[in-house]
Amino acid sequence: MNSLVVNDISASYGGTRVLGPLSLSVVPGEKVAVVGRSGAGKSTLLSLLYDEARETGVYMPQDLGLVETLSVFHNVFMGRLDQHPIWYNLANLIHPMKRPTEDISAILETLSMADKIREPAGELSGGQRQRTAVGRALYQQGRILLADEPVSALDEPQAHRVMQALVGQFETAVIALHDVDLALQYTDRVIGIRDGLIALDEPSNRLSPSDLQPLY
Ligand SMILES: Nc1ncnc2c1ncn2[C@@H]1O[C@H](COP(=O)(O)OP(=O)(O)OP(=O)(O)O)[C@@H](O)[C@H]1O
Repeated sequence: MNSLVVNDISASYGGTRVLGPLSLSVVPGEKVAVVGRSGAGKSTLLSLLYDEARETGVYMPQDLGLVETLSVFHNVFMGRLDQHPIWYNLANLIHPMKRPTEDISAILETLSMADKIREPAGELSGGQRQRTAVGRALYQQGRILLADEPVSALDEPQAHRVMQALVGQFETAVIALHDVDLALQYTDRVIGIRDGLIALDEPSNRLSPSDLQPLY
């Protein structure tokens, strides 16, 4: 896999620049945390990185993108829609087959969500919804994960389990996190965003939580 590289990217809304210009390179195998205060530009950066990595990337947006009326099974199954023929997807929509049911059940088991497999996404709690979207990302199985606050609605033990699953499965990951302790524990590089620009870019093992405080 090649590095994920963006050069001089920027983003504006209504004529106001909210990100960049900035350049960034993520090499295969790196686990990168993106941190910074609310509104700093983390989500905007992640979506632009995903534009560069669509072929091998798995994107978990902050709004999760679940289909409320469909079950947890179907929402997770959607992670691989483009990997199967239409007839297979339609057949599983009507009656989930053995193989995907087993694969998805195993993923949901690691997320403590196995008992919710038939529940519609619209009837889940915030944390259950977030774990469903994590399940979809894990099922999709790309090379590079771009996840926007994947554990923000989870309690501490669940957040650790999900972070372990994500950094364990994906070769390369860029994850926006508001929890600096999780960022330092599960990634090997921290990028701090302030006012749409990179204000810090350091190996995690050289940082302590207090080094990240000026970003907030
Ligand atoms: N759709 C939009 N229309 C207008 N402005 C937007 C839009 N989306 C984001 N912005 C602005 O862009 C800036 C960066 O937003 P972004 O969502 O990237 O920040 P963030 O660091 O991810 O914040 P948070 O931690 O709250 O998710 C903010 O000032 C925000 O108000």
